[in-house]
Amino acid sequence: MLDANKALDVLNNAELIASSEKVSETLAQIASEITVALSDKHPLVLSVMGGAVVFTGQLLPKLSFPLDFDYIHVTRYGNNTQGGLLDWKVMPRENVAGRVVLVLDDILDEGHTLAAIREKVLSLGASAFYSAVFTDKQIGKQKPIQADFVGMQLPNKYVFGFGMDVQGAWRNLPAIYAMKE
Ligand SMILES: O=P(O)(O)OC[C@H]1O[C@H](OP(=O)(O)OP(=O)(O)O)[C@H](O)[C@@H]1O
Ligand SMILES: Nc1nc2[nH]cnc2c(=O)[nH]1
Repeated sequence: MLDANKALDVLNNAELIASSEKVSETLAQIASEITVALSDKHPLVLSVMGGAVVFTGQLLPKLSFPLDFDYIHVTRYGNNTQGGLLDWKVMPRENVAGRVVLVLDDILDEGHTLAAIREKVLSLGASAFYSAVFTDKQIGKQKPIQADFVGMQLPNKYVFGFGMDVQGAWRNLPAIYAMKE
């Protein structure tokens, strides 16, 4: 955890990657793409805690069609800027069986998290799997999964804000920043 002064230092030294205006435009765009594709599918929307909490909270009111909502919780970064082993805290439940599932996440980085979620959701009998990520990091390497809906591309830097943390801090920012190298 960062104490309050360290958190302010990190933000003061950060580089702005996407302003809150850009974030709002991106939300409207991805909501409209999801609506075109899924408005007649009565999807079960699964939010990946904790990073997707802000994306989810701002996206759901823009989806004006019937859907159900649940969450899962998996993490593999913890306080690090490099990913490790997946730590499942809350697995998908049996309620995915027979459903069109839409998973929401804040960032697709190396793709291991989303690939594992897809495998789990399909193994529990979902009839279709879709994913929407607010950001997709350009890592210059093949990923094990592509998202069906992508808000914006990001440079290959550790980012925070709009749900994403830096050592637990700054998930609450309305814009996206990168740590200065
Ligand atoms: O594509 P990957 O390289 O697998 O990384 C993407 C995952 O990393 C972040 O979660 P994190 O492990 O940081 O947990 P958090 O959501 O609680 O911050 C993010 O929310 C994604 O779920
Ligand atoms: N906060 C944050 N979490 C991540 N998870 C995977 N990549 C990132 C990143 O760049 N920032």
